[in-house]
Amino acid sequence: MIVNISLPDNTKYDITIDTLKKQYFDRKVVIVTNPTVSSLHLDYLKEKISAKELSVVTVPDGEQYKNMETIEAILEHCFEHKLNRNSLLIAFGGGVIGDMTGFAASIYQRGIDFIQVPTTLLSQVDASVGGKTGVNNKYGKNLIGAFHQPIAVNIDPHFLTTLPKREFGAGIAEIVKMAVTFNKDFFQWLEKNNLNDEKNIKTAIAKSVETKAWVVSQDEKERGLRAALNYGHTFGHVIENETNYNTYLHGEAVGIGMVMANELAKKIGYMSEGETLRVKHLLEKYDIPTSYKIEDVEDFYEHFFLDKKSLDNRIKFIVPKGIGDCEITDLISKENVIEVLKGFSN
Ligand SMILES: NC(=O)c1ccc[n+]([C@@H]2O[C@H](COP(=O)([O-])OP(=O)(O)OC[C@H]3O[C@@H](n4cnc5c(N)ncnc54)[C@H](O)[C@@H]3O)[C@@H](O)[C@H]2O)c1
Ligand SMILES: O=C(O)C(=O)C[C@@H](O)[C@H](O)[C@H](O)COP(=O)(O)O
Ligand SMILES: [Zn+2]
Repeated sequence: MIVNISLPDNTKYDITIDTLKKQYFDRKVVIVTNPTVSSLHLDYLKEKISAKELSVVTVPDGEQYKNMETIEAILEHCFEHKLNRNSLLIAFGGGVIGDMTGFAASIYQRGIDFIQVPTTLLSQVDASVGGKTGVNNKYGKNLIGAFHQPIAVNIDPHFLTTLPKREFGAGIAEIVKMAVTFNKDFFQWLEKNNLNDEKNIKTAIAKSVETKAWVVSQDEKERGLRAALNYGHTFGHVIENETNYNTYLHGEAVGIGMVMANELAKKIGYMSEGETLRVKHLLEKYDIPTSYKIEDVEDFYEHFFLDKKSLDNRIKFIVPKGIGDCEITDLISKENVIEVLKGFSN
């Protein structure tokens, strides 16, 4: 299956969901990966790729290494191998590798091409599509980065056979995000079908990618609609940052964040108790955490001001309107938000 992204500036690329095909590149290619993915799947990828010159840079595995130091290491490899403006990077791994490879590609000699070959469920359904690239710093999540679109995304579900169950759950959280914000029928389908089934997970990948491609095609730079893809993230990013990126997987923090956003939606009359419970139950079906103890409510609230959606000290929240629709709003009072946060502090 092929999903197409087409942006107003005429940038176009295909997202292919299929077994990887052999490809020849008449240019220098660098595969960016980590030791986990490399030991499991690099031989498979190398069999499919031939290039004028092929090299591999392996960076440490983990969200805590999604930083400028690792970007320097990737760039160093590119300089050592004398990459030029016609060269190509291939992101081979999960969202961490994808975000960093894309960012390195965006700044190397002011920008070179890159391809996404995502190997986690989360990166196949979300991170590999749409061109948000970047790294974290001590102030927060993805605060340094660029919009830089890949020239292709190759999603091979074969990689999921080695994915740990917890990582699988983290990916499902982002799938649930797409359904709650944009597609009631998809949500109902998710309630009825088991994503551990091979056929069902392929359907869910395709549905999520279609949704994300549709959103990004309309609003690449997150001026409006795209912010909906941040549902659960306003809270989730604070949780990731507070816990030093070593307690919750990104998707898990987003899962908790969606439960928090739903409580906010309930408070302002956008969601019923029953609807919030349906989302919670769907997350729990895949053992995605749905609770978190906030130690300091005011401190948690202050973190929101570094969120990239916040402008001029107004915090933007994505609140579902029932299931399958949502609103992006900066009009929710501090009192309402604090009350919701207090509900998570006992
Ligand atoms: N750019 C975007 O639009 C976007 C969207 C969502 C998330 N993200 C980012 O993506 C990151 C999360 O991505 P993630 O959940 O893929 O985490 P990840 O990249 O850390 O990968 C999770 C773990 O799975 C391992 N792994 C990867 N593929 C594997 C496989 N096939 N088999 C076994 N193990 C495998 C990795 O080595 C890692 O240990 C976060 O940094 C998040 O901010 C970006
Ligand atoms: O593509 C988007 O837009 C998203 O918001 C997807 C999110 O799942 C992803 O985690 C993204 O990196 C968060 O956006 P950010 O701008 O807050 O970093
Ligand atoms: Zn995310």
